[in-house]
Amino acid sequence: MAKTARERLARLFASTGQAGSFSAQLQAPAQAVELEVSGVGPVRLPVRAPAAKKLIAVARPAMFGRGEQTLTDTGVRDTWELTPDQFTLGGSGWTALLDDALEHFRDELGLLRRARLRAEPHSILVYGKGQFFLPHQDSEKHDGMVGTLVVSLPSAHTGGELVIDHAGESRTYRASREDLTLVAFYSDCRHEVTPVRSGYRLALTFNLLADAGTPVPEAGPVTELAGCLTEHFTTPATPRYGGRDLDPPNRLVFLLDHEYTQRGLTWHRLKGADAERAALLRAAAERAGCEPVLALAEVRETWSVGGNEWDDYDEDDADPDDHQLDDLIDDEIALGWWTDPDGSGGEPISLHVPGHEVCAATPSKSLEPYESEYEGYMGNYGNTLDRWYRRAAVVVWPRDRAFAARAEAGSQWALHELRARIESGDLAGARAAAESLAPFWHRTAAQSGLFGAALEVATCLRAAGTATMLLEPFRVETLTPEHAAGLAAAAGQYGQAWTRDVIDGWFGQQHRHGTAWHEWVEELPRLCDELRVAGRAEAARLLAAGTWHRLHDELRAWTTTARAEFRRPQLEQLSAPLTRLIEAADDTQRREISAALREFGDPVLECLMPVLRSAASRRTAGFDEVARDCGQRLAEILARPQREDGDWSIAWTGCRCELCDALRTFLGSRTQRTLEWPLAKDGRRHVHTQIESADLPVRHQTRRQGRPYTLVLTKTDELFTRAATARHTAETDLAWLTAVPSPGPPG
Ligand SMILES: O=C(O)CCC(=O)C(=O)O
Ligand SMILES: [Fe+2]
Repeated sequence: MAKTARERLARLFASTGQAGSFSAQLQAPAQAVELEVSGVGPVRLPVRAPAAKKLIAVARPAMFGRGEQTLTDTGVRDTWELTPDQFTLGGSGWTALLDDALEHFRDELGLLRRARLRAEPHSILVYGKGQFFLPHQDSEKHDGMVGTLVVSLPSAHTGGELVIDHAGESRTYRASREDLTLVAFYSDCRHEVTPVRSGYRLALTFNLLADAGTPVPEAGPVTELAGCLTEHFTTPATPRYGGRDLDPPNRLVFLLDHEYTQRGLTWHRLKGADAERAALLRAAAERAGCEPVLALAEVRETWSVGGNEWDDYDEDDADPDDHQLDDLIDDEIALGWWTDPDGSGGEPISLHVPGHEVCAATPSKSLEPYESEYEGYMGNYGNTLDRWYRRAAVVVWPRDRAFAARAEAGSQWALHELRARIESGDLAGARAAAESLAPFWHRTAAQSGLFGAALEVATCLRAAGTATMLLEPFRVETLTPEHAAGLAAAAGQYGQAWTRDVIDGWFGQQHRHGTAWHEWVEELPRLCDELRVAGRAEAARLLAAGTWHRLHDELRAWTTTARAEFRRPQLEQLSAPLTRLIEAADDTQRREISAALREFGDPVLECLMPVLRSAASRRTAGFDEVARDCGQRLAEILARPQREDGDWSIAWTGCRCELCDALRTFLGSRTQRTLEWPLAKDGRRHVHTQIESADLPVRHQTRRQGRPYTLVLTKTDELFTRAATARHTAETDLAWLTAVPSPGPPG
């Protein structure tokens, strides 16, 4: 099958990958360095045991970094350390040796020729018998740091080997007894020092720093790569699982091999093969009229891992990474950060990248995942293994599609760019660019914190339709009081009908909500106040109306739920947002809300009494009408005739089927307490459901004798205790209501 431009590009890079290694070694004569340690004096090489002991006497136990902290833990690292202020390095040949060594390492590690390496002394380490350093990665302590240089001093010892891993490859370095042994490696390589078995191991460590140089590739297939890029960006993409061709891709994401931190992600600090490939790609992008940035990607792969041989796999014992990977079932790549095209900084983004935009010289499966998870037999796929990787990438897009390519990633920059165009007077250009967001903006905007910027741009565009498109995807929960001024300005620009549409959209059905949005209502009074102050009372009204609409639905659902143990906590939970809504509403809306609340059944009290209690304790006004209505309702409840002793009738409707008719007759009887009802299975189930869902005080049991079995229904004493409790609650509530002072006129 003909290769796509993307595949050819990956192959071109695979052949450039030989250039750099993750670690490299060099030996040099010991005379080249003179080491002097304060409190000890000159240290003669090779180092003998008495000198090593003197060094230990002025050293301290080494620390190690974990996240933000620096700790000593001899279970992780057990060695003695001297800091740079305690020693000096010199000698006639030292500077020249180091310069030569750094040049050698720059080439061996595959840094660009233009880059300059520097070594900054970090420590002297002394390992005695049994001392070691467990596998770890060095943190990049400075901008510009790319790796570590270890200069082992000659000294007699066994053990104490330096083992360095990268991408599944491992190298072991032993120090010479006579010479200096220099080993350089990239910071993203895991490495360890194995326990010293005898003698002393001494090492000078340095941070390796790379200075910026213009990364120009020396020669190479730039033209061919540029051709691949052009073809990639002009050829319709073929979806992986078939189907119609898609539009030509907007991006090419080329995955790099080394790991980088956000801070370390700059062109001149790329390591090994990455440096060369990125420089080539950058030059090719330039030639093909494209723009490149560096990005951090999260990659998940799901592999099938064989069949029967894993049947007796024991999750606790086995290492998931021991599995033989068979087929790639699924993968997912998301970019979470990228740099600015001018290299000046970066920003968090969120972008899922389809497979037809991705390529790599090294497949993820040859790298070390940062997490693996084994799933036993999963039906369709047998056993599967999920693996997660963090990879860096060069992302390229055609310069003339840069705006959409960046905007789709949720880039704050895209909105800044729109604003800049508006400010520079290019309103038409800004409108056209904003319009180009339409195909994906509903996906993008919702997942990032762009509301404020979007409001501002939407207002300045002075194009109602485009403004709606920009603002529609947000959910109301992302609107905070900080956005009040922006919303007021937009409402002022486009008028009431537009504002209503947009706000209705924010409350719309497409934004599914659980109960998390209740928290948002906490801030509603402040938001509405600020809108009114800004002269946009109408916008405040619309927000309160939308909130009431949702709360009304929730109140209706829960007040009609018969089972108290489900209903009561839910209604109580609704009291907080309802309280805030009543605070936020204007007088007219308050009257409307009160009127609507009167239409609910008595269980609404389970929400309203907490509302009133919280309003009273916070001395907020505006609850008079609700309080009066509740008082009335409670009085009516108490005025109802009490259940007479011996009255076992239960009012109930049920559905209109024959079974429910029979059940209703039994329930309605003042005297009949039990019913023995021969009934087949389906019938019994229907009656069960009716009793349960209405929370009737009736016990139902099946006597498994005869054909059909007999359903035995018994009215329980709860019929009386419930009525008594309800009455008692009503009395207490009414007494409280009558006693509590009114917080005064609304305001
Ligand atoms: O002792 C060595 O050779 C390496 C020490 C090391 O890994 C470190 O200081 O981070
Ligand atoms: Fe280290």
